[in-house]
Amino acid sequence: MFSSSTDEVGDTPECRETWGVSPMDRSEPNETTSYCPPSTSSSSSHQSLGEGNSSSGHGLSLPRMASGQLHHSYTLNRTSSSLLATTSDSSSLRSRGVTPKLRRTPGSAGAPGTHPARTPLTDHTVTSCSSATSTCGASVIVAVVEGRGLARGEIGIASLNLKCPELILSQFADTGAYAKVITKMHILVPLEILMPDTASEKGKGTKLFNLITENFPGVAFTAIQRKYFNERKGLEYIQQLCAPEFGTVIMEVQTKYYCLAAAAALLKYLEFIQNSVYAAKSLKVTFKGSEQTAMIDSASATNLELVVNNRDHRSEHTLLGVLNHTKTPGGARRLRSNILEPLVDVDTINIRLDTIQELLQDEELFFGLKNAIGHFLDIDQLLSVLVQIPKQETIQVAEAKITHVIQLKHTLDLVPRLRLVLKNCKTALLKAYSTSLEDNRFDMILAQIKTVINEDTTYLKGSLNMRTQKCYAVRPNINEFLDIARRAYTEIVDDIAGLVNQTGEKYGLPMRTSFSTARGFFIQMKLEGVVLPQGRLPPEFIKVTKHKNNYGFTIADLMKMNDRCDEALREIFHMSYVVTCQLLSTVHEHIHCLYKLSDAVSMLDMLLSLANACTISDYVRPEFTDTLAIKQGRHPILERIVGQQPISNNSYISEGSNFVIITGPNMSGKSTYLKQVALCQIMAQIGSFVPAEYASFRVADQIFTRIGVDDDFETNSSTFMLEMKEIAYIIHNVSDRSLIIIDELGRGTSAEEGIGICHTVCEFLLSLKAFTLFATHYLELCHLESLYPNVENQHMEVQHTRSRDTGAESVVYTYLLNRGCSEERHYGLRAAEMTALPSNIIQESKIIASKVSQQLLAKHHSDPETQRQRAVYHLATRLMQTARNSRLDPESLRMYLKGLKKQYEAELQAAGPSESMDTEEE
Ligand SMILES: Nc1ncnc2c1ncn2[C@@H]1O[C@H](COP(=O)(O)OP(=O)(O)OP(=O)(O)O)[C@@H](O)[C@H]1O
Repeated sequence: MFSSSTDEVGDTPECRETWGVSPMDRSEPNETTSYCPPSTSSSSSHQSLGEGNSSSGHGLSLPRMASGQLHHSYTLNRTSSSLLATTSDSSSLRSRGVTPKLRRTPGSAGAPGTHPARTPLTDHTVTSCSSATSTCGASVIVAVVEGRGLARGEIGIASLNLKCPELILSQFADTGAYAKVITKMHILVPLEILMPDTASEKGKGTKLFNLITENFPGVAFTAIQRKYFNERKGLEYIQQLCAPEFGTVIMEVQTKYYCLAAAAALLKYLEFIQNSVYAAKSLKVTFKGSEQTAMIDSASATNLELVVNNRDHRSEHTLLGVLNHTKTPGGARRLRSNILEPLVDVDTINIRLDTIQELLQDEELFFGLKNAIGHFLDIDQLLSVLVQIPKQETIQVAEAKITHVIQLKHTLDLVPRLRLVLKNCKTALLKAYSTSLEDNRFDMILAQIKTVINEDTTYLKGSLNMRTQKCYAVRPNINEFLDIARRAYTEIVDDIAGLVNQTGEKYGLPMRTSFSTARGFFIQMKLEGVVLPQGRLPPEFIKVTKHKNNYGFTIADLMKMNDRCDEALREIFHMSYVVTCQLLSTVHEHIHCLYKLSDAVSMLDMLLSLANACTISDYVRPEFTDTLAIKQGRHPILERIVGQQPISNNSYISEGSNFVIITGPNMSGKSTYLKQVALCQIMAQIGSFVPAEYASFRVADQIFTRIGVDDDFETNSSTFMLEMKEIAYIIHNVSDRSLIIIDELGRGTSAEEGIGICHTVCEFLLSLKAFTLFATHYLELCHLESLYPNVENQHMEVQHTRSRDTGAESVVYTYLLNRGCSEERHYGLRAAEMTALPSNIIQESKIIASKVSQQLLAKHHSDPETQRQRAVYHLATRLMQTARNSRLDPESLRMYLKGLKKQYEAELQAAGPSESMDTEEE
């Protein structure tokens, strides 16, 4: 990008063929897509500051770096938007109810004369980030393409965050491909979605197109001509743009045609809307299949309030809100994406847990790191601008470039401090980051920066501060004209201060000089104790504003001085830009070490944040076994909401007892408990400690939830359809290592149908090895325990108290989970008693209901043979589990086995005549 060397992407004819004038481009007569070697660069689109700003009088020419940039450029001097599909497609999109609200794509240069870069700002994109909005913001453009004919169902996705130069590729081809694509896209929070025009041909969309439009109703779709989804071009792009550090990805993706095709369309579109190109060898390119992370579908993420609170989108009562104590935007983004896509590799999780443990044990390290991390800016965003080459050079571009150099220096200045903090760390991950920071490129770039940038130039908050930093960033004696311009600027600023003083003296008023980006220098005056001449402001004071007790205004002379100030600044920025461009051209080839830094800072920030959460509440380090066992687990968000520890509960799910039915009256805490288990599982899989006294988890490859929505706005039938869709999704996608949470299935239909559906779904799920927690009001389902040995009934206990005075009964919720089916009967009728329903109707209902339940209960007791088989099954599964996981010493193991024997005998006793235990004991 910044180099003038020609060997990276040469201007050889071969290179022109592969990179510049590809068949794709040639076939487009109305586009002037062309490769522009330095000598032939278009003067209209690449006008130098010197040329364009002849009024400066210095006649400075375009810095070498700018022409060097063009070396690697893939320049689009577009006059038309032929990249986009014809209007018929967009109208077909609109006819589907997609009403785009337009806004400028963040990060787009938007220079005059270019195609206006517009992407939609949608309700979805605004709200779905909520607590994470400040950190994640919708700035991701996603391209999606599906195979045709036999390859239908093979789907490639390419996405790029405008604030982070990482191209992420994914490809799905298995049965759950559609669901995975939707989930992946929800996680990305797209600002805009690109699809081939053929996906929505003649107003009749493909299955994928329809799914996407349904799931992202507010996000803008852009139909791109299918020919731009070109896998060969995609591979070329990646070979050209991928930074060498991430080069192995090319091996990974070279036969993944659909994600390559999506990448081609995406990168081309980005060039088009941003009016800039990515520099050669500058992008981080990664392939993310669905294997490395656990899948949490978007409905489940919503149900569990992972990143967005369902009642108030701005509320921090989410898992992200509980765990987010990050100091940098990169750290917050990383935490968010980890929560939505937890890890599945136990070693990686344990490495993170080791780090958190070290942070918790070593206070000096914890606070040292927290301090060091807190000063970092958004490194991804910085990288993003450093690797982009603007196609037009304006004064704004020049000013921004100087800011970027200052930010780069500020960032690199922080590296030694970070190294120092990590010097004596002990755990593997911290050591690895410590080593990665030893990379001498950090020092090399900083040393080069310091040859032209003042030692004490740094990033500061406040527009005037930053303006001053930019103005004096370049060392003196590097450019004679720059020094002269700066002297002129200083004089004008001094004159402004003098003018304000004089004016104050003239009117006898206490005036001071202020500055804002919009107004430049202006005068401020407090009204307190001030006597105005003739009781009003003198007419000389113009553009008066009043805020609380403060007047802001200016005078004609000050406005003129502001203009002179701006003129001087323009020259300063222009000349500083030339110097900074030269500087960047010398450091650009090393700039990719910032990817390492970004990775280190965001990960350290996230782990610090997770450690921080442990200091606020009592969390414990989880273990990973083949059993889910939580002792005194708590709901992490409820804990935050109520500000005290909620009632804790134990959980136990193993292969031999993998289906738990939970009953209990309304408001007894069933949903809370279910969510608590899922949230703890997710926390453990991102490498966080969990709110419990002890916790062991089996790694889940997928987490599904089906949780009843409040039906205040849904009709019964739509509630039912939603339930059925969600349950169908689970049934189609479940695996033996999934965790499933189902709360109140079958509410949206009649009781018989509801019970029927629940029964069948339960039988299907309990035939798998997945762990399922199933909460229901249908007590009839409890008899599944007597039919299947791996089913266990549990219930939320409630107590009844009767008032001595009135005799009225009231219910006390204990929120405690106990073995067995809920004894509570007819709590619906109790609720009805509170209403105006006549008492004779209630009495009659009670009699009928109790008859029905007696009949049902009679059927629940299984025959002795089944009970015996059940006892044997339980013993066998516990013995197997012990053999696999036990870390007990021989004596404790003997005691444990004795306990198992007793339990087995008791179960047999309950079943009927006892059997000999000799065989088991041996
Ligand atoms: N473990 C707990 N500790 C303290 N409070 C709790 C606990 N569990 C639940 N609660 C409180 O009880 C309320 C009701 O809980 P929840 O919604 O989980 O009940 P439910 O049995 O699922 O009810 P329904 O069957 O009507 O959906 C929660 O909003 C919460 O305030």
